[in-house]
Amino acid sequence: MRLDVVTIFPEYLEPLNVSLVGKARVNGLLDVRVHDLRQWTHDRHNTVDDSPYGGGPGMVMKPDPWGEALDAVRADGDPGIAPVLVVPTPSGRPFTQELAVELSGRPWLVFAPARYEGIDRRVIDAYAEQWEVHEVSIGDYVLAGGEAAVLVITEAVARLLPGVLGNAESHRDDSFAPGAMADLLEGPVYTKPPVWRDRDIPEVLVSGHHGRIARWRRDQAFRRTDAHRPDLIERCDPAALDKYDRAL
Ligand SMILES: N#Cc1c(-c2ccc3ccn(Cc4ccc(CN5CCCCC5)cc4)c3c2)n[nH]c1N
Repeated sequence: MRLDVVTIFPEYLEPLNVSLVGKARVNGLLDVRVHDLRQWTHDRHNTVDDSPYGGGPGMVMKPDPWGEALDAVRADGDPGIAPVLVVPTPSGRPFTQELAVELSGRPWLVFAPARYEGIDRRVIDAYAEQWEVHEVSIGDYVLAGGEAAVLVITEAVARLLPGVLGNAESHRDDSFAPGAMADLLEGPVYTKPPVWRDRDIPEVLVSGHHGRIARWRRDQAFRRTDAHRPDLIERCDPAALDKYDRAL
């Protein structure tokens, strides 16, 4: 998978050089290219913003630099591969595990994280005529720009790519992943030492009884989901709910 990011803060994307995404890049599983939007400005101040038509707070990102940047990125890619434009925005569709799975199946993502009050609307409208475009929000809170969202989306997508997560790790039992634990939050996890500050681990986890362990983990997941995200409970299948009730 190829990822391009166009931003006025390229240094904000340094974390894409470390950990899971960094390793995937070294292993050739991900081709990440970060571009400074200002290289497509032509005035002495490298201006990327201007005041909003109609008045209102803040500034708006000018269309010209973005158009030149996205055209240049497109020209640098394989003509036979269609890029997907991902635009983080507070007014976007919620970014979910489902969307992460969908994006992980695309060969080329181009991220357009804005600053100020956003990008001139005509840019997204113009590229939506030729590209698949996703305007997404990573949560119901307000950030100062889209770069943090790019880090979040990139990590959520990258870990789903074949070969990125080692055998020891898996996204099979992720929260919100399809399957028996679908849409349930993860339950508690424990590791050595067996006693820590006079706190034991649940005896079932060292029982060696895998059926009991699996049942205990699923029941813990239901309890945690019921406590923190009851809205997800009704998405579970009745059989799983029945097991939950019987375990209480
Ligand atoms: N993903 C994601 C995000 C973002 C996000 C993403 C990208 C950008 C680019 C700029 N900002 C800052 C900002 C903040 C408020 C407003 C609303 N304004 C109100 C007055 C009229 C104009 C619009 C717009 C722009 C961004 C924020 N925030 N939260 C998420 N989950």
